[in-house]
Amino acid sequence: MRSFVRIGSRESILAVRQAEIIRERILAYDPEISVEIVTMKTTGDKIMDKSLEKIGGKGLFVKELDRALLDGRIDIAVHSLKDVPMEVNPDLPLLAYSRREDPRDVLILRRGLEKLPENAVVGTSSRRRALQMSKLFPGCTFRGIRGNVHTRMRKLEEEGYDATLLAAAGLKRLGMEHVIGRYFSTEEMIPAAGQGILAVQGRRGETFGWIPALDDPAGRAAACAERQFIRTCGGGCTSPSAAYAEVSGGELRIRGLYYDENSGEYREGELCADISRAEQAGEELARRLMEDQAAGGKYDRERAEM
Ligand SMILES: NCc1[nH]cc(CCC(=O)O)c1CC(=O)O
Repeated sequence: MRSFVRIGSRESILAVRQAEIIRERILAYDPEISVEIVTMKTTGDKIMDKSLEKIGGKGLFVKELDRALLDGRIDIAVHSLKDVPMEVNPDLPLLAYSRREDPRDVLILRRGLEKLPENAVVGTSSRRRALQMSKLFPGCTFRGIRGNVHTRMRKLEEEGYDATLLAAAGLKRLGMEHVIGRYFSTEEMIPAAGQGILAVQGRRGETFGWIPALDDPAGRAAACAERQFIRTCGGGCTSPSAAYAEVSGGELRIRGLYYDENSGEYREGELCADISRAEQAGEELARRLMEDQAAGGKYDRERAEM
């Protein structure tokens, strides 16, 4: 019997491209499988004039897809892992984690600029990016910006920003590397947990023959470590806390940034562990940073936050 898979995706160009990447991998495993992509508008895509923080956080991008999975309208959902809330509904587990695309954040300059001016106005709604950017370029100010990659590129030209920050992964998937003005190393700017990894979500108790072929052990270990770091830090999906794990051979090195909402202090550190202990490594690093009052710096919230 010919098998049939319906992939649910948000309808943004990047989301559809990501669903196509997963479709290509399923077809590489078995070209006989029939794969359909079903797109839907999520609450996060519909409400564009408010900050995500005000309307309920990043989870808004996945809720409609959760419902479609539960109703049986789709068989799997494909997400950017960094948009998936840290607590996942146990009825809708993450079945596979992709190999990681470039995890770095990048700077995109307004047309005509060769480098970031002194006192630049930077468009970002991410407190993680604003905090780390203001360490590198102390003169910057930040203004919220929302919308998909193309909308942001337009707003950058029309709405008085000098630059914006995006994930290299999304731009590369869209073939838009040419807009990148500067890459931040993962040391300079710790990426969001899961940045660059695609997650395949399914229904509990159901799996597919091709799932193991899509699941990347290094991507999975990094995802587990980074997400456990963030869970342990607390602070929710708008917290600047960040973690990035690199896997080589059987070893994992996780680097994290912990931000203390009460004091406005941040602390960075790293540790190494065997990949079989990925989750413990994330948790251990978070606990150390939360306890180690000495290791940090202070973030000037008044000036640097939107
Ligand atoms: N929050 C939107 C979002 N979710 C995932 C990506 C990039 C792709 C990825 O991380 O895999 C982006 C855009 C961006 O931050 O530039």
